[in-house]
Amino acid sequence: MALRENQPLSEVGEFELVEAIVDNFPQGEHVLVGPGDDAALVRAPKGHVVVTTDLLVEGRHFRRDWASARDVGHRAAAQNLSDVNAMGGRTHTLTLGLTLPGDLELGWPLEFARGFAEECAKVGASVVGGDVTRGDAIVVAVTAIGTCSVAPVLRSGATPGDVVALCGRQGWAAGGLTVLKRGFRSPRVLVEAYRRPEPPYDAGLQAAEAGASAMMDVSDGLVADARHIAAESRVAIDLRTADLEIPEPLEAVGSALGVEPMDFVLTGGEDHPLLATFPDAASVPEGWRVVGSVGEGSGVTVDGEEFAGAGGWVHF
Ligand SMILES: Nc1ncnc2c1ncn2[C@@H]1O[C@H](COP(=O)(O)OP(=O)(O)OP(=O)(O)O)[C@@H](O)[C@H]1O
Ligand SMILES: Cc1ncc(C[n+]2csc(CCOP(=O)(O)O)c2C)c(N)n1
Ligand SMILES: [Mg+2]
Repeated sequence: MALRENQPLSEVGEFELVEAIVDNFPQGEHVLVGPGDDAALVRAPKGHVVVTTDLLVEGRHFRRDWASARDVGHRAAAQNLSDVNAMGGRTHTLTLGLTLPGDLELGWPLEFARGFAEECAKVGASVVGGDVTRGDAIVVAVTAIGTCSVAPVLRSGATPGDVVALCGRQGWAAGGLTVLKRGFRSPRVLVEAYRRPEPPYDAGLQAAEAGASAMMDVSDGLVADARHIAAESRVAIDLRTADLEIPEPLEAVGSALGVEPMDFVLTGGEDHPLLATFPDAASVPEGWRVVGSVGEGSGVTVDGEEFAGAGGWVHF
């Protein structure tokens, strides 16, 4: 029987659901056995294997009235592709776990799969397997596997004298989320940035090749995540607000809602720009901007001052 997108999953059947989802996932040349067996079989590439996993929970990471299923698919892939990018690697393979309520219409997982596939296609990665189960809320569990063709860049390699640089949008998603929380839908560009982050997928390898000493993606907040590099590298990091650009739509939202726009930039997460340290300004590649410096000591300061608060998102 033909499936309809408005059919509740409880009437679709598990294997029909899996087949309909998997139909969206083309398999790359490196995949020897894709979805359908007990496990996938992927040709082992040369270099290091990079592995990362991330969860998205309905109500916590997304709301169905704030983002389409396709948007959530893009985000679920992007946040995993970004973690591999942040090591200087590139994702070749992903697995996708979905917990779905029985009364959810088939259209949701299918639109999700389309968005997920579109994001994976940006780096040429294949979705080789996954799992579906029934549960009260939507939970998405993604694992990404990639390769580092050069030495991977860890959080622990920053040394005093390095410069701190950023590549990609920062603060936009937080601006979009704030707008949605207040019941608005514009500025559209910020809401879209929250719905579909655009991590700089080519910048991880670019930074690694340029000699980045430490790197991570900013998922929780700029200050919060800079603290991870500072702690792992046993150094102090100072961020300079004069070098952190505030895009025009963030200025507009700041004044409309009475929020200091620099707060979005300093504490916003989910844009997934790359934050890295380089031995000197001359080695910072094109497309990156220097936003701070590494010194002796510990912790993160902003314009030389202690930053009060979490500096970003914490779950517990
Ligand atoms: N349940 C867990 N079991 C094993 N390791 C974990 C677990 N949860 C987190 N970790 C590890 O702790 C480190 C920090 O995890 P975290 O999820 O904060 O990563 P992140 O890249 O900073 O953020 P994001 O979740 O946005 O990717 C990672 O190396 C991760 O693998
Ligand atoms: C509906 C809704 N409410 C709040 C937020 C904000 N938020 C949730 S998790 C997170 C940090 C990254 O999490 P993780 O470390 O789990 O990847 C942020 C900034 C959202 N995205 N959606
Ligand atoms: Mg990360």
